[in-house]
Amino acid sequence: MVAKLLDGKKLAMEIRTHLKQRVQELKQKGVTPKLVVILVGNDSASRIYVRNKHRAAQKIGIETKDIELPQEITENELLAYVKKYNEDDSVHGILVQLPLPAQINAEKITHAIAPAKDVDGFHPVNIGHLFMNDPHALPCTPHGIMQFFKKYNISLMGKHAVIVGRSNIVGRPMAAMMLNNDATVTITHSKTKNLSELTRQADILIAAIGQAEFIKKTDVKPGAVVIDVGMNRNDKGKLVGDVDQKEVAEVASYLTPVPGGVGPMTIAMLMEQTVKFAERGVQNVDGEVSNG
Ligand SMILES: NC(=O)C1=CN([C@@H]2O[C@H](COP(=O)(O)OP(=O)(O)OC[C@H]3O[C@@H](n4cnc5c(N)ncnc54)[C@H](OP(=O)(O)O)[C@@H]3O)[C@@H](O)[C@H]2O)C=CC1
Ligand SMILES: Nc1nc(=O)c2c([nH]1)NC[C@@H]1CN(c3ccc(C(=O)N[C@@H](CCC(=O)O)C(=O)O)cc3)C=[N+]21
Repeated sequence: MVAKLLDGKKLAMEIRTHLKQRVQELKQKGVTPKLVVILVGNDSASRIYVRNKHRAAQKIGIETKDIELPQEITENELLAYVKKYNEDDSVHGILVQLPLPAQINAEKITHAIAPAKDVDGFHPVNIGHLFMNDPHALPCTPHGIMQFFKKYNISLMGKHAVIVGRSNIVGRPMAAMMLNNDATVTITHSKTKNLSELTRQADILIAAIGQAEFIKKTDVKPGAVVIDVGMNRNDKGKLVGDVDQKEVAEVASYLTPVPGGVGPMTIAMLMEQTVKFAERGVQNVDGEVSNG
Protein backbone atom coordinates (compact mmCIF):
# COMPACT_ATOMS: atom_id res chain seq x y z
CA MET A 1 0.00 0.00 0.00
CA VAL A 2 1.16 3.54 -0.68
CA ALA A 3 -0.46 6.12 1.58
CA LYS A 4 -2.55 8.89 0.13
CA LEU A 5 -1.23 12.21 1.40
CA LEU A 6 -3.67 14.50 3.21
CA ASP A 7 -2.87 17.89 1.71
CA GLY A 8 -3.11 20.51 4.45
CA LYS A 9 -1.86 23.31 2.28
CA LYS A 10 -4.65 22.85 -0.22
CA LEU A 11 -7.38 22.38 2.38
CA ALA A 12 -6.17 25.45 4.29
CA MET A 13 -6.37 27.46 1.07
CA GLU A 14 -10.01 26.39 0.56
CA ILE A 15 -10.83 27.42 4.11
CA ARG A 16 -9.10 30.79 3.63
CA THR A 17 -11.27 31.52 0.60
CA HIS A 18 -14.44 31.07 2.69
CA LEU A 19 -13.00 33.13 5.51
CA LYS A 20 -12.16 35.99 3.20
CA GLN A 21 -15.83 36.24 2.35
CA ARG A 22 -16.86 36.26 6.02
CA VAL A 23 -14.28 38.96 6.78
CA GLN A 24 -15.65 41.11 3.96
CA GLU A 25 -19.14 40.82 5.43
CA LEU A 26 -17.82 41.85 8.83
CA LYS A 27 -15.99 44.80 7.35
CA GLN A 28 -19.22 45.98 5.74
CA LYS A 29 -20.61 46.10 9.27
CA GLY A 30 -17.63 48.17 10.35
CA VAL A 31 -15.74 45.38 12.13
CA THR A 32 -12.23 44.17 11.29
CA PRO A 33 -11.29 40.92 13.06
CA LYS A 34 -8.18 41.51 15.11
CA LEU A 35 -5.79 38.99 16.62
CA VAL A 36 -3.02 39.78 19.10
CA VAL A 37 -0.11 37.32 19.23
CA ILE A 38 2.33 37.51 22.12
CA LEU A 39 5.70 35.82 21.68
CA VAL A 40 8.15 35.64 24.57
CA GLY A 41 11.72 34.66 23.71
CA ASN A 42 12.73 32.64 20.70
CA ASP A 43 11.26 29.12 20.45
CA SER A 44 11.87 27.78 16.94
CA ALA A 45 8.46 26.11 16.35
CA SER A 46 6.82 29.30 17.62
CA ARG A 47 8.83 31.38 15.16
CA ILE A 48 7.56 29.34 12.21
CA TYR A 49 4.04 29.65 13.55
CA VAL A 50 4.22 33.43 14.01
CA ARG A 51 5.58 33.99 10.51
CA ASN A 52 3.02 31.78 8.76
CA LYS A 53 0.16 33.15 10.84
CA HIS A 54 1.00 36.65 9.79
CA ARG A 55 0.94 35.71 6.10
CA ALA A 56 -2.40 33.91 6.36
CA ALA A 57 -4.02 36.79 8.23
CA GLN A 58 -2.90 39.24 5.58
CA LYS A 59 -4.40 37.13 2.81
CA ILE A 60 -7.76 36.92 4.59
CA GLY A 61 -7.95 40.52 5.78
CA ILE A 62 -7.57 39.84 9.49
CA GLU A 63 -5.61 42.44 11.39
CA THR A 64 -2.76 41.03 13.52
CA LYS A 65 -0.60 42.64 16.12
CA ASP A 66 2.57 40.80 17.07
CA ILE A 67 4.04 41.63 20.44
CA GLU A 68 7.59 40.33 20.83
CA LEU A 69 8.84 40.31 24.40
CA PRO A 70 12.29 39.49 25.81
CA GLN A 71 13.04 36.10 27.40
CA GLU A 72 13.67 37.79 30.79
CA ILE A 73 10.22 39.42 31.08
CA THR A 74 8.46 38.88 34.44
CA GLU A 75 5.13 37.16 34.94
CA ASN A 76 3.49 40.40 36.09
CA GLU A 77 4.70 42.30 33.05
CA LEU A 78 3.27 39.62 30.77
CA LEU A 79 0.00 39.57 32.72
CA ALA A 80 -0.28 43.33 32.21
CA TYR A 81 -0.20 42.82 28.41
CA VAL A 82 -2.90 40.16 28.60
CA LYS A 83 -5.07 42.42 30.75
CA LYS A 84 -4.63 45.32 28.36
CA TYR A 85 -5.91 43.30 25.38
CA ASN A 86 -8.68 41.65 27.41
CA GLU A 87 -10.04 45.15 27.95
CA ASP A 88 -9.49 46.39 24.38
CA ASP A 89 -12.82 46.00 22.53
CA SER A 90 -11.13 46.20 19.12
CA VAL A 91 -9.30 42.91 19.87
CA HIS A 92 -11.20 39.65 19.21
CA GLY A 93 -8.48 37.08 19.83
CA ILE A 94 -5.44 36.80 22.10
CA LEU A 95 -2.81 34.10 21.72
CA VAL A 96 0.26 33.70 23.93
CA GLN A 97 2.82 31.43 22.29
CA LEU A 98 3.90 28.39 24.27
CA PRO A 99 6.31 27.32 25.66
CA LEU A 100 6.98 30.23 28.01
CA PRO A 101 10.27 30.77 29.88
CA ALA A 102 10.72 29.03 33.24
CA GLN A 103 10.13 32.12 35.43
CA ILE A 104 6.59 32.40 34.07
CA ASN A 105 3.78 30.12 35.20
CA ALA A 106 2.11 29.27 31.88
CA GLU A 107 -1.05 28.13 33.64
CA LYS A 108 -1.46 31.52 35.26
CA ILE A 109 -1.18 33.24 31.87
CA THR A 110 -3.64 30.85 30.23
CA HIS A 111 -6.12 31.49 33.04
CA ALA A 112 -5.74 35.25 32.61
CA ILE A 113 -6.89 35.35 28.97
CA ALA A 114 -10.60 36.15 28.74
CA PRO A 115 -12.36 32.89 27.65
CA ALA A 116 -14.26 34.84 24.96
CA LYS A 117 -10.93 35.91 23.39
CA ASP A 118 -9.13 32.60 23.91
CA VAL A 119 -8.49 31.69 20.26
CA ASP A 120 -6.27 28.77 21.33
CA GLY A 121 -9.07 27.25 23.41
CA PHE A 122 -6.65 26.62 26.30
CA HIS A 123 -8.57 28.33 29.12
CA PRO A 124 -9.90 25.77 31.64
CA VAL A 125 -13.46 26.96 31.03
CA ASN A 126 -13.10 26.29 27.30
CA ILE A 127 -11.38 22.95 27.92
CA GLY A 128 -14.23 22.01 30.27
CA HIS A 129 -16.84 22.82 27.64
CA LEU A 130 -14.92 20.78 25.08
CA PHE A 131 -14.71 17.73 27.36
CA MET A 132 -18.45 17.98 28.03
CA ASN A 133 -19.07 17.90 24.26
CA ASP A 134 -20.31 21.49 24.20
CA PRO A 135 -17.36 23.35 22.67
CA HIS A 136 -17.09 27.15 22.79
CA ALA A 137 -13.53 27.49 21.52
CA LEU A 138 -11.48 24.70 19.99
CA PRO A 139 -7.71 24.20 20.23
CA CYS A 140 -6.47 24.88 16.70
CA THR A 141 -4.21 21.91 16.01
CA PRO A 142 -6.68 19.12 16.87
CA HIS A 143 -9.51 21.13 15.33
CA GLY A 144 -7.46 21.34 12.12
CA ILE A 145 -6.89 17.58 12.21
CA MET A 146 -10.65 17.02 12.50
CA GLN A 147 -11.09 18.93 9.22
CA PHE A 148 -9.02 16.26 7.41
CA PHE A 149 -11.38 13.55 8.62
CA LYS A 150 -14.35 15.56 7.41
CA LYS A 151 -12.85 16.46 4.04
CA TYR A 152 -11.68 12.93 3.22
CA ASN A 153 -14.77 11.20 4.65
CA ILE A 154 -12.78 9.31 7.27
CA SER A 155 -15.37 8.17 9.79
CA LEU A 156 -14.32 8.00 13.44
CA MET A 157 -17.34 6.08 14.67
CA GLY A 158 -16.23 3.01 16.63
CA LYS A 159 -12.65 3.36 15.38
CA HIS A 160 -9.71 2.89 17.72
CA ALA A 161 -7.81 6.17 17.86
CA VAL A 162 -4.40 6.05 19.54
CA ILE A 163 -2.79 9.35 20.45
CA VAL A 164 0.90 9.54 21.33
CA GLY A 165 1.44 12.62 23.52
CA ARG A 166 -0.76 14.17 26.23
CA SER A 167 0.05 17.87 26.02
CA ASN A 168 -2.62 20.47 26.65
CA ILE A 169 -2.01 21.88 23.16
CA VAL A 170 -2.48 18.69 21.16
CA GLY A 171 -2.86 15.27 22.81
CA ARG A 172 -5.56 15.95 25.41
CA PRO A 173 -7.91 18.13 23.31
CA MET A 174 -7.43 15.72 20.38
CA ALA A 175 -8.67 12.91 22.62
CA ALA A 176 -11.75 14.92 23.59
CA MET A 177 -12.63 15.78 19.99
CA MET A 178 -12.25 12.20 18.77
CA LEU A 179 -14.27 10.91 21.72
CA ASN A 180 -16.98 13.48 20.91
CA ASN A 181 -17.04 11.95 17.44
CA ASP A 182 -17.57 8.40 18.73
CA ALA A 183 -14.04 7.01 18.46
CA THR A 184 -12.62 4.72 21.14
CA VAL A 185 -9.62 6.66 22.36
CA THR A 186 -6.31 5.58 23.91
CA ILE A 187 -3.92 8.28 25.12
CA THR A 188 -0.25 7.31 25.46
CA HIS A 189 2.82 9.18 26.72
CA SER A 190 6.42 8.79 27.85
CA LYS A 191 5.50 6.47 30.75
CA THR A 192 3.40 4.14 28.59
CA LYS A 193 4.60 0.54 28.59
CA ASN A 194 4.76 -1.41 25.33
CA LEU A 195 3.91 1.68 23.27
CA SER A 196 4.32 -0.05 19.94
CA GLU A 197 1.82 -2.76 20.91
CA LEU A 198 -0.78 -0.01 21.39
CA THR A 199 0.07 2.04 18.32
CA ARG A 200 -0.20 -1.10 16.20
CA GLN A 201 -3.85 -1.41 17.27
CA ALA A 202 -4.70 2.04 15.97
CA ASP A 203 -7.11 2.56 13.11
CA ILE A 204 -6.18 6.21 13.47
CA LEU A 205 -2.77 7.12 14.89
CA ILE A 206 -1.93 10.64 16.04
CA ALA A 207 1.76 11.37 16.67
CA ALA A 208 2.26 14.50 18.82
CA ILE A 209 5.51 13.73 20.57
CA GLY A 210 8.21 16.19 19.56
CA GLN A 211 10.79 13.52 18.59
CA ALA A 212 12.07 13.46 15.03
CA GLU A 213 10.82 10.46 12.99
CA PHE A 214 9.94 8.48 16.12
CA ILE A 215 7.06 6.43 14.65
CA LYS A 216 8.35 3.68 12.37
CA LYS A 217 6.66 1.33 9.93
CA THR A 218 6.58 -1.45 12.54
CA ASP A 219 4.54 0.78 14.88
CA VAL A 220 1.69 1.10 12.37
CA LYS A 221 -1.12 -1.28 11.46
CA PRO A 222 -1.41 -1.72 7.69
CA GLY A 223 -4.16 0.54 6.37
CA ALA A 224 -4.14 2.92 9.36
CA VAL A 225 -4.68 6.66 9.03
CA VAL A 226 -1.57 8.40 10.38
CA ILE A 227 -1.51 12.04 11.45
CA ASP A 228 1.93 13.58 11.99
CA VAL A 229 1.83 16.64 14.24
CA GLY A 230 5.57 16.94 14.90
CA MET A 231 7.64 19.99 13.96
CA ASN A 232 11.25 18.99 14.60
CA ARG A 233 14.65 19.72 13.10
CA ASN A 234 16.71 16.65 12.27
CA ASP A 235 20.58 16.47 12.45
CA LYS A 236 20.79 18.24 9.11
CA GLY A 237 18.52 21.07 10.22
CA LYS A 238 15.68 19.88 8.02
CA LEU A 239 12.07 20.20 9.23
CA VAL A 240 10.72 16.70 9.95
CA GLY A 241 7.70 15.30 11.77
CA ASP A 242 7.29 12.70 14.53
CA VAL A 243 6.67 10.03 11.88
CA ASP A 244 9.26 8.41 9.65
CA GLN A 245 7.34 9.49 6.59
CA LYS A 246 9.20 7.41 4.03
CA GLU A 247 8.73 4.12 5.88
CA VAL A 248 5.22 4.73 7.16
CA ALA A 249 3.93 5.79 3.74
CA GLU A 250 4.44 2.16 2.72
CA VAL A 251 1.84 0.85 5.20
CA ALA A 252 -0.60 3.66 6.03
CA SER A 253 -3.78 4.33 4.03
CA TYR A 254 -3.61 8.10 4.65
CA LEU A 255 -0.74 10.19 5.96
CA THR A 256 -0.29 13.91 6.64
CA PRO A 257 3.04 15.22 5.29
CA VAL A 258 5.45 17.54 7.15
CA PRO A 259 5.57 20.29 6.07
CA GLY A 260 2.22 20.88 4.36
CA GLY A 261 -0.02 18.76 6.61
CA VAL A 262 -1.18 19.66 10.09
CA GLY A 263 0.77 22.97 10.30
CA PRO A 264 -1.21 24.91 7.68
CA MET A 265 -4.46 23.57 9.16
CA THR A 266 -3.54 24.85 12.62
CA ILE A 267 -3.18 28.29 11.12
CA ALA A 268 -6.42 28.04 9.14
CA MET A 269 -8.31 27.13 12.34
CA LEU A 270 -6.74 30.02 14.23
CA MET A 271 -7.99 32.36 11.53
CA GLU A 272 -11.41 30.75 11.61
CA GLN A 273 -11.71 31.11 15.36
CA THR A 274 -10.68 34.77 15.21
CA VAL A 275 -13.37 35.44 12.61
CA LYS A 276 -15.93 33.49 14.65
CA PHE A 277 -15.18 35.55 17.77
CA ALA A 278 -15.50 38.78 15.77
CA GLU A 279 -18.85 37.56 14.40
CA ARG A 280 -20.07 36.79 17.92
CA GLY A 281 -19.28 40.38 18.89
CA VAL A 282 -21.41 41.69 16.01
CA GLN A 283 -24.29 39.35 16.94
CA ASN A 284 -24.20 40.56 20.54
CA VAL A 285 -24.40 44.18 19.41
CA ASP A 286 -27.26 43.34 17.01
CA GLY A 287 -28.98 41.51 19.85
CA GLU A 288 -28.75 44.52 22.11
CA VAL A 289 -30.18 46.78 19.43
CA SER A 290 -33.15 44.48 18.72
CA ASN A 291 -33.87 44.14 22.43
CA GLY A 292 -33.51 47.90 22.51
N1 LIG B 1 1.85 21.26 13.41
C1 LIG B 1 1.36 21.99 14.38
O1 LIG B 1 0.45 22.74 14.16
C2 LIG B 1 1.88 21.85 15.76
C3 LIG B 1 2.99 21.10 15.96
N2 LIG B 1 3.47 20.89 17.22
C4 LIG B 1 4.61 19.97 17.32
O2 LIG B 1 4.10 18.72 17.80
C5 LIG B 1 5.03 18.11 18.67
C6 LIG B 1 4.39 17.89 20.02
O3 LIG B 1 4.08 19.14 20.58
P1 LIG B 1 3.49 19.32 22.05
O4 LIG B 1 2.32 18.45 22.21
O5 LIG B 1 3.40 20.75 22.30
O6 LIG B 1 4.75 18.71 22.87
P2 LIG B 1 5.03 18.47 24.42
O7 LIG B 1 6.51 18.41 24.53
O8 LIG B 1 4.26 19.41 25.25
O9 LIG B 1 4.43 17.02 24.66
C7 LIG B 1 5.00 15.88 24.12
C8 LIG B 1 4.23 14.66 24.58
O10 LIG B 1 4.85 13.52 23.99
C9 LIG B 1 5.13 12.57 25.01
N3 LIG B 1 6.37 11.87 24.69
C10 LIG B 1 7.61 12.38 24.60
N4 LIG B 1 8.50 11.42 24.31
C11 LIG B 1 7.80 10.28 24.21
C12 LIG B 1 8.15 8.93 23.96
N5 LIG B 1 9.42 8.57 23.73
N6 LIG B 1 7.18 8.00 23.95
C13 LIG B 1 5.89 8.35 24.20
N7 LIG B 1 5.50 9.61 24.44
C14 LIG B 1 6.45 10.55 24.46
C15 LIG B 1 5.26 13.36 26.30
O11 LIG B 1 4.98 12.52 27.40
P3 LIG B 1 4.94 13.04 28.93
O12 LIG B 1 3.68 13.79 29.09
O13 LIG B 1 4.99 11.79 29.74
O14 LIG B 1 6.17 13.91 29.10
C16 LIG B 1 4.24 14.45 26.09
O15 LIG B 1 2.97 14.07 26.53
C17 LIG B 1 6.25 19.04 18.66
O16 LIG B 1 7.13 18.60 17.64
C18 LIG B 1 5.66 20.39 18.31
O17 LIG B 1 6.60 21.26 17.73
C19 LIG B 1 2.83 21.41 18.30
C20 LIG B 1 1.71 22.18 18.16
C21 LIG B 1 1.18 22.50 16.86
N1 LIG C 1 -0.21 29.10 22.15
C1 LIG C 1 0.28 28.32 21.18
N2 LIG C 1 -0.56 27.74 20.29
C2 LIG C 1 -0.07 26.94 19.29
O1 LIG C 1 -0.84 26.40 18.48
C3 LIG C 1 1.36 26.75 19.19
C4 LIG C 1 2.16 27.38 20.14
N3 LIG C 1 1.61 28.13 21.12
N4 LIG C 1 3.50 27.22 20.11
C5 LIG C 1 4.17 26.52 19.04
C6 LIG C 1 3.30 25.44 18.44
C7 LIG C 1 3.78 25.06 17.07
N5 LIG C 1 2.74 25.46 16.15
C8 LIG C 1 2.86 25.45 14.75
C9 LIG C 1 1.81 25.76 13.92
C10 LIG C 1 1.96 25.81 12.55
C11 LIG C 1 3.18 25.52 11.96
C12 LIG C 1 3.35 25.58 10.48
O2 LIG C 1 2.89 26.52 9.83
N6 LIG C 1 3.99 24.62 9.86
C13 LIG C 1 4.30 24.63 8.45
C14 LIG C 1 5.80 24.88 8.27
C15 LIG C 1 6.20 25.25 6.89
C16 LIG C 1 7.40 26.16 6.92
O3 LIG C 1 8.54 25.64 6.95
O4 LIG C 1 7.19 27.36 6.95
C17 LIG C 1 3.93 23.26 7.85
O5 LIG C 1 3.88 22.27 8.61
O6 LIG C 1 3.73 23.18 6.64
C18 LIG C 1 4.24 25.19 12.78
C19 LIG C 1 4.09 25.14 14.15
C20 LIG C 1 1.71 25.99 16.88
N7 LIG C 1 1.95 25.99 18.19
